[in-house]
Amino acid sequence: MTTPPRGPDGRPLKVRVKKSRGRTTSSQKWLQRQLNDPYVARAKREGWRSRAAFKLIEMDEKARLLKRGMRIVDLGAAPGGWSQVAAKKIGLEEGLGKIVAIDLLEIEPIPGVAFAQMDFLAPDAPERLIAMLGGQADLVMSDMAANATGHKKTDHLRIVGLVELAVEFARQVLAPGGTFLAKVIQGGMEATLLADLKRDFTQVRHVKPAASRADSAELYVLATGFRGEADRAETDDAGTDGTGTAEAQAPRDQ
Ligand SMILES: C[S@@+](CC[C@H](N)C(=O)[O-])C[C@H]1O[C@@H](n2cnc3c(N)ncnc32)[C@H](O)[C@@H]1O
Repeated sequence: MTTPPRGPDGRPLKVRVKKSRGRTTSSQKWLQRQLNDPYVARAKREGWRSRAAFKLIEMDEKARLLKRGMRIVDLGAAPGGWSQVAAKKIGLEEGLGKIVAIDLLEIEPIPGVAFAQMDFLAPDAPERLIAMLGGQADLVMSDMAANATGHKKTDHLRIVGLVELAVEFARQVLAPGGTFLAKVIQGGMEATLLADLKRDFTQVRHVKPAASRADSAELYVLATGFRGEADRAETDDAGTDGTGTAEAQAPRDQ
């Protein structure tokens, strides 16, 4: 990708992409946005594989998600920005922690990250991931997004489906105290799913990092303090109404 030209004051000039034959209006817009996006330029400069890396960096700065020695599952990892960030923070290259990552697409290997190209929707995906992990996880993070069809309702249902499965998987693998982070679409979290998360985790909130484009409906749901299966059973026995604790009602963190 070319570096944007700079004006006399040293600031990058806005790059305009001409319409060319064979380029659709949406790809012209995409290219123009990429060329003018400061996060894209910064990712290239700092060696991150994607601008998405900054979303995790910013959420980590806010919520202190990544700690040395953690065991992490990265769902929808390609091209690998989140895994790169996580690897650095947990000390993977020093032999600390573990990262298991999957995607429909292949990725360039990241030292120490166990990657498998697979569809998370495949019936055997959870089982394969658990085998790769070889134990419990401290963090399950999902940046998975199915390709948008442009049909709002279909896209909404597809992302909700992915998140529901990711939550189900997180329940199986998280250690007590563990964290779940997943991309959702604004207004796209089903009430039942949120209520369920609030029952399973001590705190549930929404986060919109600055690197997430303001005009995009994407948002992240962050659930911390996994209660664990035994604790959950106790909470259920105590007759929780599914709305969670006061702490679980934390306001949206924009
Ligand atoms: C926004 S990208 C992830 C970017 C990544 N977090 C990074 O920092 O580089 C979303 C990814 O989700 C993947 N994905 C979507 N549906 C999936 C599925 N069913 N199973 C596995 N990966 C999936 C896509 O292939 C895509 O690479």
